Amino acid sequence: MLDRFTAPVGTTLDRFIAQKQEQFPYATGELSQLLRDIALASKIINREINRAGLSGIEGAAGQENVQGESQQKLDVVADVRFTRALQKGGETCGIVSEECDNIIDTGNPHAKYIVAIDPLDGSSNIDVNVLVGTIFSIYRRKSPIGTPPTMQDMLQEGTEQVAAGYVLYGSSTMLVYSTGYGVNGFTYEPSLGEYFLSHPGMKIKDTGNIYSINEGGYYSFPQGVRDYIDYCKEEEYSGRYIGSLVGDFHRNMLKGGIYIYPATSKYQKGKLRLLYECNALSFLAEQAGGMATDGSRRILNIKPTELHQRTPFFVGSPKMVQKAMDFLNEEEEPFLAQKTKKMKVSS
Ligand SMILES: O=P(O)(O)OC[C@H]1O[C@](O)(COP(=O)(O)O)[C@@H](O)[C@@H]1O
Ligand SMILES: [Mg+2]
Ligand SMILES: [Mg+2]
Repeated sequence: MLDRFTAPVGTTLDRFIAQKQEQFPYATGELSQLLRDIALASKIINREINRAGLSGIEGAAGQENVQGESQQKLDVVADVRFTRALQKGGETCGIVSEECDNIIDTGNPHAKYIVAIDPLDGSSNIDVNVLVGTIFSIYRRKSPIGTPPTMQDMLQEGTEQVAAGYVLYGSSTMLVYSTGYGVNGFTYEPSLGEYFLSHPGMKIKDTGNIYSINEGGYYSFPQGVRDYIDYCKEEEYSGRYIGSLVGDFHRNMLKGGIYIYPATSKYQKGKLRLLYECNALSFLAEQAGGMATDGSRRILNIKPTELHQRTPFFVGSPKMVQKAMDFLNEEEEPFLAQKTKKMKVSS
């Protein structure tokens, strides 16, 4: 582990990025600048979100995205702001965004990075003043410098990420990211327009007692998932579900816990998108000592085949994810049936 540098709480994001870069003698500063571009765009989005109720950018945009979901105005605003910041920043040659069907060619053919982004996560919570987020992954391009971005550049395994992170627009606004050397969280101070290091070296607990899943779909979940939920209830774990992936993930990072979005009758391959939701959070989870699977495979080893492909998602404290997978891969009869039988035998 190369990390000889631990920045004190209160270090500005800019300074942190610069000091980290100094650790890599061959670094040329493009990744640093790209991270700054994302931070800048997030400050603008933060302002838009805070005043959404006044500026008329609440509500639906009146069109659908490639996934057939009705886009919220803020989905579109966030998409435009991030795309523009990455285009102007000059370090990104191609973008895959939740809100855009195809690869966005930024017109920076000499740039060496690719960004996959969920500009606004938790869209169903925008108009009800519940926290939302942004999720991003950064890759080095595979195609030659000087040429347009290709599908090969976009469809890389999560293990190829050079950095990933999320922004949380909640009671405070935070930027949490990793470049593969641990996870650090920064809190935004709007009056100074700066992010300050507030959560250095984030680590997720080995286990916890929070499970996070939309139980409304219980009867359409695979039996193993139902069994795991029944087990969590048996153990009197707390159910917590914000409905914004970034929020549920962040809470579990700090307190321990598991977030699950399984295959359901409506989303037979799961709801969440591999390239710009699950890969980024899996990278962070693993960097923090956690685990992330699709129920059987490590998310980061899934070879993507489509820009907007979905996957079941199990992420969080390693012991809890492992337990959920044990239930999922168990052939035996349902957990509750076993339990009832045991109770009958003992009575
Ligand atoms: O309403 P559901 O089916 O529980 O889905 C909620 C999940 O869908 C999402 O809203 C999907 O993300 P987007 O809002 O970016 O489309 C996640 O943030 C959240 O965890
Ligand atoms: Mg999302
Ligand atoms: Mg989104």
